[in-house]
Amino acid sequence: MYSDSPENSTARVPDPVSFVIKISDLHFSYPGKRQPTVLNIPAWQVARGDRVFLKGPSGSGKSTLLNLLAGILVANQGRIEILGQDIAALSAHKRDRFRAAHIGIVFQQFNLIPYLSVLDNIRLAAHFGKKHITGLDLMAKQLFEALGLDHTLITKKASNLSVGQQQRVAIARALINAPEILIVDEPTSALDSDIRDAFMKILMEIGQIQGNTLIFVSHDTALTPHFHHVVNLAEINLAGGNQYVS
Ligand SMILES: Nc1ncnc2c1ncn2[C@@H]1O[C@H](COP(=O)(O)OP(=O)(O)OP(=O)(O)O)[C@@H](O)[C@H]1O
Repeated sequence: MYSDSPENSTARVPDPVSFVIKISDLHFSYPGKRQPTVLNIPAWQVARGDRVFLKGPSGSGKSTLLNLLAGILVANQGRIEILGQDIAALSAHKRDRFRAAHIGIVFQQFNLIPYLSVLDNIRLAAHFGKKHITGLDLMAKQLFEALGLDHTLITKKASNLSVGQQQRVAIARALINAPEILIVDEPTSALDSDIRDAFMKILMEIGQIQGNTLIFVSHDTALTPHFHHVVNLAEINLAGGNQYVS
């Protein structure tokens, strides 16, 4: 992953043998006649441990790319290797298992199960991740503490939490399996600036401890100092329709 911003002095030199994401000749369009090509990425790699800030205009395909990396969408053409695994070569079921075991995802809309308690939301992620984490509840509590969440929230229904609290629970859920790759889509859009800064600090600290690779999509360029690389999707994507400058 070489698209560094020149001002970013913390950019890491990638070790070619340790790419955790490798894309070649990727083409994607949504199903249906006359759908435009959203992504045409000849090549892109991300090295282990990198923190990548992915930006681009609204509609440029950032969320689509995240969904492809997570194996939620499958490319029409080309190859996406995640941790050496060709993601499209897996059956849908195995892809789900692979995602649960190796990739933590925090989407804009959090996707917590509203009628389950916070703890059960987190337990469910651990169950699907098949990591058999001993002391799971204790680890959930530790993550809660690290994320600045009051431990009394853990027994509440997810739907009874504020947006900012749900955001942090979604991060705790994504981190419970200590995933090698953490994919985060616009997590700070609903947070005020104080909470946003605390949230970013915590995300980076936990990432350091867990040693994960972070792909983080945001329109908020004030956050870029937290990252090793800033990638404008337009620099790697040759398809460029349907974009709106926000
Ligand atoms: N399910 C879908 N079916 C058809 N087209 C879609 C679908 N989801 C997204 N698109 C289209 O694909 C393009 C890329 O959308 P995407 O959501 O990936 O962009 P984005 O860069 O994440 O935008 P934003 O910054 O607004 O979240 C857009 O033109 C969008 O309209």
